[in-house]
Amino acid sequence: MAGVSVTMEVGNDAVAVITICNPPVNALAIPIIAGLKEKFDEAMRRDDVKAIVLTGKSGRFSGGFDINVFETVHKTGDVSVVPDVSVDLVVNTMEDAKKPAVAAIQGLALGGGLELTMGCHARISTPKAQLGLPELTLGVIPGFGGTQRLPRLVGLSKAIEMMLLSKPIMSEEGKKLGLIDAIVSSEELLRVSRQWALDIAERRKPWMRSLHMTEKLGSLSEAREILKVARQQAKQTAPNMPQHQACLDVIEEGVIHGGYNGVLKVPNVTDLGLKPRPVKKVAVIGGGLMGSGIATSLILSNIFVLLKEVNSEYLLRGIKLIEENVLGLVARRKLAKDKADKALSMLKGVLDYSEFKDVDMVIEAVIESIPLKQKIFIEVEKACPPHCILATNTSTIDLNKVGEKTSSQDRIIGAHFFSPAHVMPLLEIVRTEKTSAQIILDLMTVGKIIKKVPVVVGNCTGFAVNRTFFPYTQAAHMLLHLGVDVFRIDRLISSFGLPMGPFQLQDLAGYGVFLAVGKEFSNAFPGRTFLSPLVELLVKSGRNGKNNGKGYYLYDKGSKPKPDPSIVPIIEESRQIANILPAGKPISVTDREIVEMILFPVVNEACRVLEEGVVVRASDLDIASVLGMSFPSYRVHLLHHLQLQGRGFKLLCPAFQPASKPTGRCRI
Ligand SMILES: C[C@H](O)CC(=O)SCCNC(=O)CCNC(=O)[C@H](O)C(C)(C)COP(=O)(O)OP(=O)(O)OC[C@H]1O[C@@H](n2cnc3c(N)ncnc32)[C@H](O)[C@@H]1OP(=O)(O)O
Repeated sequence: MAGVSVTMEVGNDAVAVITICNPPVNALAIPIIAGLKEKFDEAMRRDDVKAIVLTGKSGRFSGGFDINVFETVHKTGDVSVVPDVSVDLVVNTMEDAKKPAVAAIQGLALGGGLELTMGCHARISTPKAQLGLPELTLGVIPGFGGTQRLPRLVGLSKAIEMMLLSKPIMSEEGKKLGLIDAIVSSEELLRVSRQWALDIAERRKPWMRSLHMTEKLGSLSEAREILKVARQQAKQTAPNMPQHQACLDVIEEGVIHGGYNGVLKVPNVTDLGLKPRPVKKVAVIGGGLMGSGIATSLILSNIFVLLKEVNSEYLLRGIKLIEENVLGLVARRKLAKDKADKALSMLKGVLDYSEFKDVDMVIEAVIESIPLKQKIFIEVEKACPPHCILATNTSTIDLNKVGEKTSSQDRIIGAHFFSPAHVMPLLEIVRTEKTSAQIILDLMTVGKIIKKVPVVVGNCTGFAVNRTFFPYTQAAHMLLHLGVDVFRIDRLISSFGLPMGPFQLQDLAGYGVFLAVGKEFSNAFPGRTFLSPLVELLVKSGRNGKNNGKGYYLYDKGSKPKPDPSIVPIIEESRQIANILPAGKPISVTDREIVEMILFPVVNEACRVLEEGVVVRASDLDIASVLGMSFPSYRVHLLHHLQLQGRGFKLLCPAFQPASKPTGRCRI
């Protein structure tokens, strides 16, 4: 085809300008797509190229995929002419590349054209350029990743509106929404884009990969609600157009499962061509709060559960908890009665291992005792078939210790649920060096079946989430011992956006957990733990948090927790023991300093978790923090931007580092 080409020019500034040329609208014809791949590959290979600018010839970026190809498909029925390039070109070659690309947009970027720009790391546009995804009017859905990237850049509601109405926006609106990074005149377009690309390459500007962004997606429940409303509207306004519902399904899949999300791509697990094996029957060991929550999640997704306890009293209590969980959903109209009955019919209580011979997975959820867990794993190894996944729900204990006395270490894996396990959406999957890829893949699949977001992490004390957040409690305790009021700290953290402050959270989780977990952390990270005497004093004074109605707060049935003034003398006693008040006087700090002193150490720990490779990528930690700790999603960019700004995760020097002694390790 005459004039159909992709060209590349490399300037003295080491920027390669790749230009799409297919007049009149630079449609993405098949040779153009092949040309893009070829030129991007070349730019990556060449040592004289540091960064890339992608643009379109003759004042238009691109009108999208060549619609004549659709015509050919309709006429011939031959779908093989439609190239399947979206992941290879836009994700692998462009977005995940080692060199940044900036889209220089003029005139219009529609359909696949806009999708290409969203695979770049920034978008610069001239005024009044049209930006849109009009695919639905053509009977197809955006196929180059636009269903996933547009919601991440402009927010879910606006992205759905743009796709369902096939209505373009102007670049000025795009700038306000975050789709466009800067608007400049057409004379300035290439100069600014080149400079921007170099700024990203040299880490002066953020390296944004839109598919990794999560902060504009909101919470899972908000996302589900928006999608529900959109579905109802599409049913009314486009009843005979299945592509509308299909588009919403794909958005939902991305936002809720795949989208929270790069999380589902785990190197050396999901890229090996393995197939997940079916998990139909699971044994849950321990019917306490965690075990019963886990069992509830499983039976609600039609997985048969054997609940094992040590005696019939505990077993009946566990079964009752599960019934309460399920019936609670019916009462809140979240589950139909017949589905609740079906779920409860999938549960069987047992007191021994005789029925374990055909279980596909065991999840141990007993107390945090290493000898007890080791004993259980010796027993289940004998009782279960050789393919069975051997999972533990420990929240801190090293998995190598848990499985030490078995010869099945390749099957040992952490399935760390967050309380309440049938409600919280995160499943932290902990792998050891010995856990097999098949076992990890199987557990990830179970996670998805039971509607959790599985995040695969490495094995260290506290794994990813508790490890990252342990300095949070530590810092709160240290501030309290420096003289700051306990309820002021809680109030400030709630206003920051967490569901409750660190002390109320401690009341809720129970002090036993705090003491057991605190020991693990102080053993693992002795240089940066503050040993607070307070919780032991609270226990001595007969307090056990929400469990017995008395902690930092008083808990009366039916009313909100009330700060308990009688806690003050216990705190005073603890301050005297800790003896860290400077010159014996309380420190004076602003509200902002308090929040920073509690959260900066969390960010620092996140940096360590990333540096040590406990998580595969920074966005996994963002997702895990939002879904496991209810960290406010609109604040998550704190971690996200650290990575994107490319400062090696060393941006924050804490004004404060919770440590028994100052460590002098300031991470800048
Ligand atoms: C993988 C992806 O997700 C899938 C996709 O990208 S699907 C494609 C999505 N893109 C679109 O739907 C855009 C369709 N095109 C348009 O809306 C308009 O043509 C436009 C806004 C781009 C330009 O409008 P305007 O300036 O008025 O020029 P217009 O006369 O319509 O088009 C000029 C020529 O370009 C052609 N053209 C426009 N868009 C094209 C496209 N995507 N593919 C092939 N040819 C295209 C037109 O057929 C016309 O050809 P002609 O001169 O031989 O008749």
